[in-house]
Parts: sequence; structure tokens; C-alpha cells
Amino acid sequence: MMKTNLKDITGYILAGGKSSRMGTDKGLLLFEGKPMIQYVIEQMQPIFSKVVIVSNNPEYEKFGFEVIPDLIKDSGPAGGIYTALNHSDTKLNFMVSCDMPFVTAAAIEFVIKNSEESQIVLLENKARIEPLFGIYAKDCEPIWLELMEQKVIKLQEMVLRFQLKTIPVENNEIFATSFFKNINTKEDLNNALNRI
Ligand SMILES: Nc1nc2c(ncn2[C@@H]2O[C@H](COP(=O)(O)OP(=O)(O)OP(=O)(O)O)[C@@H](O)[C@H]2O)c(=O)[nH]1
Repeated sequence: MMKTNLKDITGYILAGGKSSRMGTDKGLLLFEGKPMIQYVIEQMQPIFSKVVIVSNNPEYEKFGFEVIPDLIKDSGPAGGIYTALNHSDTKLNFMVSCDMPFVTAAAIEFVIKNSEESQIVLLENKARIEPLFGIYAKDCEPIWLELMEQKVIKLQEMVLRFQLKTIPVENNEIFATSFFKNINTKEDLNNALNRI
């Protein structure tokens, strides 16, 4: 098996959501004094030679990375992933949601190390596939678009239409209990702050 070259993977951070539950743009929201997206950026930056933020909000340009607007708007993260796939000029792409402040570089490297020649590589946590942290091959793009045109935009359904590899993470210490915690509401934010 060929070793995956990190140079051949682009990192994409999805930050184009409505944040309706939070009421304010989640990625920019301060968490322990730092914008939530900054935690994700800091873990991705040392790994990937290129990191791109997918968002319609130009305020994200202040982080110093390319910001690209959604090509398909108002379709949730599916539109963000499509935009990333369309933009990418690498075979593989690592997608991360901007509202996962507990992601680590070790976790990203674990997924890459355990990836094989699949179109999508994701983690499976307690029988739930986590679609917003993992690898998507550029060649998913045409079928991804077709699915969206058919109004299939639920990530959990979409990923099953591809060659998907899932990696179970139970009992893996890289994925501490809060790893998959994403921060959707003010209550999530308070709970996460109290746990630190
Ligand atoms: N680029 C892009 N990213 C999105 C879009 N919708 C959601 N995301 C991102 O996908 C991740 C998960 O989003 P959700 O929490 O499900 O949705 P949200 O719109 O951010 O928040 P809610 O309105 O509270 O559901 C977050 O990182 C969002 O920024 C979208 O339309 N475009």
C-alpha cells in the first residue's frame, strides 16, 4: 500500500453554517478567549501545507487563510463539502467542522494513517458515523453534486453512497470523551467551558 503523502491532502474547515442554535457565528465565538475556529486551525496548520476555510463570511479572512464562499448555498454542510471538493486540486481532502475545539493533530494523523484507498474515511463513535471530521477524495465530487441535485443533503445518508471506510474509535485514547463534542448552543459552550 502506498503511504499517503501529507502534501497531497488539503485541509478544509467548514465554517459556513447559520449558527441558528447559537445565535452568533460559532467559528468566531470566543472559547476560553480564543475564536473556536482557531483551535481547529492550530491543529491543522502543522499537518497540511494548505488550509482553506469554506465560509460566506469574509471576516474569516483575518485568520490569514484562503476563504472560499459556498457554491451551493443554504444546503448545510453538504454544500460546504461540495465547495471544498470543487475547489480542491489534491486527490484527498481533510474536512473538519469549525465548532470542534477539542480536535487534535494526533487525531487527524490517526485518520490519515488508517486510511486506505477509500473515497471517504470517517470515524465511527458509538455506532455513529462522524461525517464532519475525515477524508473525502476529490473524485467524490460528481456523485456528491448529483446527490445534492436530488435533494439528498443529509451527510449521514450521503456518505453511504461512496466507498466508505469507517474506523471505530471506542477505547482509543486519542479520542477522549470530549473529542466529538461540537458546540452548537450556549449551553454546550458553558458545559464545555466548565469541563476544562
Ligand atoms: N460552508 C458551509 N458550512 C456549513 C454550512 N452549514 C453548516 N456548515 C458547517 O458545518 C458544521 C456543522 O454545522 P451545524 O452545526 O450542523 O449547522 P450550523 O448552521 O452551523 O448551526 P445551526 O444553525 O445551529 O444548525 C459547522 O462547522 C458549520 O459551520 C453551509 O451551508 N456551508
